[in-house]
Amino acid sequence: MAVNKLNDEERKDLLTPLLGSGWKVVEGRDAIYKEFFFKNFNQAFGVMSRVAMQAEKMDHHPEWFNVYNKLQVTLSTHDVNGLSKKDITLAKFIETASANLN
Ligand SMILES: C[C@H](O)[C@H](O)[C@H]1CNC2=NC(N)=NC(=O)C2=N1
Repeated sequence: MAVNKLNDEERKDLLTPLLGSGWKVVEGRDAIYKEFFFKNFNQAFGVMSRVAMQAEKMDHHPEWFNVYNKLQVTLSTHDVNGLSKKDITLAKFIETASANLN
């Protein structure tokens, strides 16, 4: 599958909803970022495990940093030096994987 940098219309349609759920466009770089807090390490690492398997399936890997219950994620597509639909797909997956935890 050919990967392309998101165009203006795609940014409006696909990126805007993510910005509404806490993702930020990184300053000085065409990438998105979000910080998650979970109940504890077990919950954080559970989410990371599910995201890792999805990332491997997509051949699209997050830049991330975890300490205990905190997870900081940056998504960008290195092959296009910016955001692509793969980042949108992975961001949505992370949203779902981190929702409704108890
Ligand atoms: C060779 C391999 O398929 C590529 O390097 C893949 C791997 N994972 C990747 N992950 C991300 N985030 N961006 C990429 O461009 C990318 N490319």
